[in-house]
Amino acid sequence: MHVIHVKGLTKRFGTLVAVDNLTLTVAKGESFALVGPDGAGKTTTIRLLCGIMDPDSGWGKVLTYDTIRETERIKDRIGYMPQRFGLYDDLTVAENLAFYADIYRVPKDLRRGRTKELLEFARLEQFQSRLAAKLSGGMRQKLGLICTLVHRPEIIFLDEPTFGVDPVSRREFWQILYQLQLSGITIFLSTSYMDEAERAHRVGLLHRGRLLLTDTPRSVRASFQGELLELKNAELHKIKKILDDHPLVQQTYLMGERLMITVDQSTRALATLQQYLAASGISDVILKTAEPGLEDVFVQIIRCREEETRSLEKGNTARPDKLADPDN
Ligand SMILES: Nc1ncnc2c1ncn2[C@@H]1O[C@H](COP(=O)(O)OP(=O)(O)OP(=O)(O)O)[C@@H](O)[C@H]1O
Repeated sequence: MHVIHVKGLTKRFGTLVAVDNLTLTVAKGESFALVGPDGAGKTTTIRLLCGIMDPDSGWGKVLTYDTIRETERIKDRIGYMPQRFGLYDDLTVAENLAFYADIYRVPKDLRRGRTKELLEFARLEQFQSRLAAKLSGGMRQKLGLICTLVHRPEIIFLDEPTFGVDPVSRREFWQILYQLQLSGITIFLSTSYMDEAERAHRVGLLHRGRLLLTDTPRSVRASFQGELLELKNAELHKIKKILDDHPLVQQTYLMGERLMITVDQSTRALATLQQYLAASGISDVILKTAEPGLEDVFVQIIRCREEETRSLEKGNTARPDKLADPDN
């Protein structure tokens, strides 16, 4: 059963197409991670799905309700945690939770029990009297999450929920999300962390408003074209330039402290490239094969898409030039 179903959803801001013809379904109980570079359209997509913003074209249904005409019904049954969740710094943890229970009209007789349960669930019970202003980043996110859960939503939309949070707190946040999943809640989140995307049932890659692929993390990783090498050395930029010209190298890109190199066949390339670099005066490299992760596939897909766009644009500009040329 699909609890999110959108077709051809498009949102423009002036001439910018923030979400471009988005078609997607998400099943009940699924966790779906939307990833993409800054400005790809993740926040806008979530806002469209929550019915906070209307699309220019296309349609969407969330829990069978129309995202344009039935937004009130949707809002009662979903939870939305925006990037900057509205916590009140001068209220305590428990008061923030009570405030959201009010907003969501949680029946008074249920509030006590639910507050206790949620505070326990997020392991925040011993901090319930602490002002929100005094919470760590990870605790703030957990409080934001339980405020989002106070009316027992069936789907939660989380916009970069662990952005800027330390890795340990991120892991703890995910333990909570796993428990929510077990209870049957559908989770739709945006993230720029690949380890987070790996934890979702399915991921979607958004680039310039377009959803370029959706699949399970495992299938995405398996779709990598070619084989991957990683290289470590202090002069990665210099080496990148040298390797970019080598016929065995399809693509190179920097990832943190490593240079990633896509080749057809890693065993052959390993020896050849090492020799090639040595002949160029670079010998102290650590070069080895690597398993492609989600980010490697996304880089490959986005590069490929950008090359297609560039060649299309070149094709388009070539025509007027030709027409303008009197010799042609
Ligand atoms: N209200 C708005 N008015 C004009 N442009 C907007 C508006 N909201 C978003 N945009 C633009 O739409 C594009 C998509 O923005 P969006 O915030 O959805 O991307 P994102 O993937 O969530 O990125 P980030 O993680 O950086 O927020 C961006 O180019 C952004 O500048």
